[in-house]
Amino acid sequence: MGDLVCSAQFNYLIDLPWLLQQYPPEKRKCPLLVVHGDQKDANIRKAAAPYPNVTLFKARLEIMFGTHHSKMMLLAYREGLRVVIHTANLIPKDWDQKTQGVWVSPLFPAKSSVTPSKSETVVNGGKETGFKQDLLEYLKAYGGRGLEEWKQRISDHDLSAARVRLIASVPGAHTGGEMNKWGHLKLRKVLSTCSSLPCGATPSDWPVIGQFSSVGSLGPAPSQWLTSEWLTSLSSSSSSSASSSKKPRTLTTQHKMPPLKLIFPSVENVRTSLEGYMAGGSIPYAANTAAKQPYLRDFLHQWRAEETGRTRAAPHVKTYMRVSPDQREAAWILITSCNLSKAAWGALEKKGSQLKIRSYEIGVLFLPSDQETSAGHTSFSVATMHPHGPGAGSSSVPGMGMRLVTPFDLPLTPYTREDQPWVWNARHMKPDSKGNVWTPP
Ligand SMILES: O=C(O)c1cnc2c(S(=O)(=O)O)cccc2c1O
Repeated sequence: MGDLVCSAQFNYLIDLPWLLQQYPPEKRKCPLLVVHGDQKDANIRKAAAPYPNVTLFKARLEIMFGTHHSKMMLLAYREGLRVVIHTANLIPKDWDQKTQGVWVSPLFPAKSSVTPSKSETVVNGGKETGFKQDLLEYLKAYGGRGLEEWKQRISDHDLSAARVRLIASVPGAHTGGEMNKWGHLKLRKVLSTCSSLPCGATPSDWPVIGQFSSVGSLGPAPSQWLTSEWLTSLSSSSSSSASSSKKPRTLTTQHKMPPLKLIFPSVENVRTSLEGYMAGGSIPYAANTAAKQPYLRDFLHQWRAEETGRTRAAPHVKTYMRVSPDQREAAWILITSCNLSKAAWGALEKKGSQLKIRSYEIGVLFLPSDQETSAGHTSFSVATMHPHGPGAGSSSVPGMGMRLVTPFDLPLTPYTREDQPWVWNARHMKPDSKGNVWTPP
C-alpha cells in the first residue's frame, strides 16, 4: 500500500490505543490527526496525552442533535496520497463480525511527478468527477486552521484517477448556491445531471433501495419527507428531469415517484446474528421514535446476504441504489455514513429556501458513466441471487459493463408478518444466538 509518512482519521467512535495498534509497528509514531465530534473532549484528550504524534481536531457541532458521523482516512505515503471512505467506527467490534462498506482510492501521485503540462482533467482520459474540488470544499467547511496542512497536501496531488463522486453533508442551514453542495440536494444535483436510466426505461418503474443501520424521526407521514423531498432526490435522473424540463426546474419538482424499498434489520435478524442482541447496540433505533412512524414498516425488508455469506454479520454499512424493475441492473450505488435521518441527509425549511443539515457525513457515488469498464453503459449489471438468467453469479452480463456485487441479496426479502424492526431500547426476551436476552435499562 505504500511507505506511510502521516495520516488523518475522521470518525465518530474512536479507541485511540486500539487505532494506533492497527498501524504497522514502525508507523505508530508517524504524525496522526484525529478529527472527531466529541464536544466534551476530555476523554479523547486524556487518551491522546501519551502520544505526542497524535493531534486532535474537534469538529464544530453548533446545531442540536448533530454528530460527526463521517468516516474517512487520508493516508500520505512517500509514493503518493490515498483516500479511504468507509462506514466503520475506530473500535474493535466494528471490524470484527459486522458488515461494513469501504472505498479505497487509487494511489494519487504528487502533482510534481506528473508532467506539469498535462492538466488533471485529461490524465487517464477519464471524465472529471469533481472529486478533488468536492473533497477540498468538504474540508474547508470544518473551518479553523487545523486542516490546512491536509488541504495543501490534497492540492499538491493529482486526484483525477478517482472514479467516484463525493456526496457529503456538513451541519448548517444551507441556502442559495450552498444548497446543492450537501446532503440529498447534492445527490439530486449529481443524479439529475450525470445519471441517466437506460433509454426506454420508465423512471417510475425503477425502485430506489435504501439500506442503513439507524433511523431518525421522519415525521408523522411518509409524505412529510421520506417519499416526497428525500425520494425526489434519490429518484432523480437526467431522464426524469428531461421529462419535467417543460416545467420550471424548482427544488420541489415532483416527478412520478418510483417504488421505495428499505432494508433495516428485524429483531429476528439481530437475534440470530453472530453477535446476537449485542449487534443491536450499534443499531440505535429508539422505540419511541419507531412508535411515531409505524408506516415505515411497510417499506422494510430484512437484512439478508447469503450471496456473500454475511447474513449473520449484522449490517453497519449504509448503501443506497437505484435498480431496474427485475433488480438485475443498477443505475447507481452510493456507499455512505448516512443513516435514514433528516439530520444526515438534510430537510428543506422555510418554503424550500434552506436545507437544514445537523451532522457531518461522507460517502462515494458510483455511476456507470464514471467507470472505465462501463463508461458507455447506463447501468451496472448486478450479481444477484436470481436463479439462472444472465446475472446469476456470472462475471459480467454481456453488453452490460461493470458487475456490481451488492452488500445484500437481490431480490430483497420482505419482513414476515411477525417481523418487527429492531429497536435498541426495548426488551427482547427470546434467547439469541449466544443464549442471551436483551433487557436494556
Ligand atoms: O457509526 C456511527 O456513526 C454511529 C453513530 N451513533 C451510534 C450510536 S448513538 O450515537 O446514536 O447513540 C449508538 C451506537 C452506535 C452508533 C454508531 O455506530
